[in-house]
Amino acid sequence: MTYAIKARGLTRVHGATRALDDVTLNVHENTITGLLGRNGAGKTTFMSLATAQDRPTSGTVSVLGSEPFEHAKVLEQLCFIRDNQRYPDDYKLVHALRAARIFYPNWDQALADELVELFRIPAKTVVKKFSRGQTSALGIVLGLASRAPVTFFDEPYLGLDATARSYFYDVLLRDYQRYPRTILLSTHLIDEMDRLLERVVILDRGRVVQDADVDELRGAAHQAAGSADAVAAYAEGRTVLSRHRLGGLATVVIEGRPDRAAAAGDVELSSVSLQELVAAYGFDGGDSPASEKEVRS
Ligand SMILES: Nc1ncnc2c1ncn2[C@@H]1O[C@H](COP(=O)(O)OP(=O)(O)OP(=O)(O)O)[C@@H](O)[C@H]1O
Repeated sequence: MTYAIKARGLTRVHGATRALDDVTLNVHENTITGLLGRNGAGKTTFMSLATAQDRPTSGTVSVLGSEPFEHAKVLEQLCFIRDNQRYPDDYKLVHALRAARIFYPNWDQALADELVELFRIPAKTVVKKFSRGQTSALGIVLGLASRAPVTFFDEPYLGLDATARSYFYDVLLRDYQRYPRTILLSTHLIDEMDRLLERVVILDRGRVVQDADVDELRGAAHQAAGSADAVAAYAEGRTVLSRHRLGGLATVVIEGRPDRAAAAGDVELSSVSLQELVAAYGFDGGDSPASEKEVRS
């Protein structure tokens, strides 16, 4: 397996916050990888460091075999679509497309034209005045038509309606199948996007807590639900990722495969979705109006 991105001990500190904390990670080449985790987990920070838009406090990151900082040959192979992308004040659609065509060696104008039509992106309005969804749609056009060998999408769907999001997923898959490349994508819409993902990296508080094939990950944890005492007995000695209690009933997400022989009483074991798994890894207790939660053990 070759890796498009290699991070070694990658750390970024802002004052008292360790945005990224000693991350060692390989992102597989020609694979769609989901970079998942709660708000503030470090996803944007990782992408910013890998695209040389930020510098690490310590550690290294190499992309396509070289450190990207001030390395033009590597930088032109990268496309980073982030949610707060700024454009010059007078830029209209045509200017954004022209700049992208000049910058990206693999730019596909026919794909860009198709997507502009599909997303109904206005030609006469300055980009600054675009709606949230139109700005996201423009980012998606640039990200896909760039055909950059390593493409980063940081929550690219903000403000997009359901139809446009589904167009995005379909075109991404279609174009990726024709032109395989490395795509690293951060999202909170995990249930909606999990069919796109081949690998998943889960960050929590700046650290990698999971890095696996999606299929492998689906079996990485399971849920046990039932009366609190019976669930507690089943959970005893196992690694509990999250725990929710409502009156006499409890639900826990437990690492590993279900152990049906050990599930006594009314304990029901079931699989967890990728979204539930990511939520469980980000679980840190506290009270919610609907349930009593206990601290991760
Ligand atoms: N320039 C900065 N100055 C101070 N703190 C920062 C800075 N950039 C990021 N952080 C902090 O670093 C942490 C990681 O932020 P980051 O944007 O990488 O998270 P994220 O996983 O992308 O979150 P989200 O899902 O909300 O977009 C957060 O606690 C954030 O507040």
